[in-house]
Amino acid sequence: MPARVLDGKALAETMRVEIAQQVAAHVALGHRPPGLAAVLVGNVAASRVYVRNKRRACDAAGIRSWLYELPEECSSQQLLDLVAQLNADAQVDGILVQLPLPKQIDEQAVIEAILPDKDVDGFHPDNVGRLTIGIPRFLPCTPYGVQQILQREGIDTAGKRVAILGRSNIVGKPMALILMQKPSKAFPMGGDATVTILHSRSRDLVEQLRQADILIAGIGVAHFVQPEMVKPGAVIIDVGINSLEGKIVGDVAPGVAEIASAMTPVPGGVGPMTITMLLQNTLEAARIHSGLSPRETSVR
Ligand SMILES: Nc1nc(=O)c2c([nH]1)NC[C@@H]1CN(c3ccc(C(=O)N[C@@H](CCC(=O)O)C(=O)O)cc3)C=[N+]21
Repeated sequence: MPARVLDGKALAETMRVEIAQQVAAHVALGHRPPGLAAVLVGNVAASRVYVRNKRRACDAAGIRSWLYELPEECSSQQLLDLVAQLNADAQVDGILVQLPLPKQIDEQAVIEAILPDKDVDGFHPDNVGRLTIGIPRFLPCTPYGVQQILQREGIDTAGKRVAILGRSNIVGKPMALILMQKPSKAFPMGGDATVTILHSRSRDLVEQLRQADILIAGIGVAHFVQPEMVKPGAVIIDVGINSLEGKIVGDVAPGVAEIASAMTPVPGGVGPMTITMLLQNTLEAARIHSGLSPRETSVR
């Protein structure tokens, strides 16, 4: 029997309706609408498409959005000046600087220039540190989206063996932190799982993968995960977005669906959830800025 399809696109649409309702309730309390500033540097076609999709999703949820564009050859200082302007703008709750940035720009310096309470990607070291010690402000959107897929599809992670393929700062590492966390009031998304991170230098990679009850792949290698690497009945989450022979494919080969019990498709799986969680974080930022959120414990 082929795996159940974990339809991230459908879930993303359901959640966007919920977020739109929460935004409307926020505005009905007399607050200004949440606002997201998107910054696009240069002319990468894929980045333009992603940013356009994010702004469309904002519109549909009642979140204001603004697009700031800088040329490919702009300086670090120009981008830092723009970030400072957006930090100071009281209409802007969230700032999203679309990555990757051109090579002359110090990406880490830009991430660190964003005020942590506007860092809706959750990439600022302050937010990474908070996540690490179990008092998160914003969860990074992609792993947050995966956590929501698991929770809302009724896939219990407590005590389970989770293998994460890939150790990136935006997928693998925060995913591990969320799923290993003991749930608490400050961190209800904690997964109570036993987590193993695997990467290009891991020994016994296939043996480790075959032990996993839940396998999350985020390495960016088309069809890396093959059926013989998967435990029968495992749940497979495919975070990869690769192009292969003109098609968008994930990190997981199609044949894995014959072995797994449930699997996210690509496209239509994790990607749409990433955008939805950006909306959720922007609403959370607006709540913080209106003094409504218990998640904000620091003063400014
Ligand atoms: N600061 C920053 N934050 C990001 O969140 C960020 C970023 N930079 N840089 C690029 C990556 C990539 N990313 C995607 C979001 C949604 C889809 C998505 O919705 N994909 C659809 C469609 C795929 C397609 O047809 O192109 C799907 O998987 O079904 C994909 C990729 C966010 N990123």
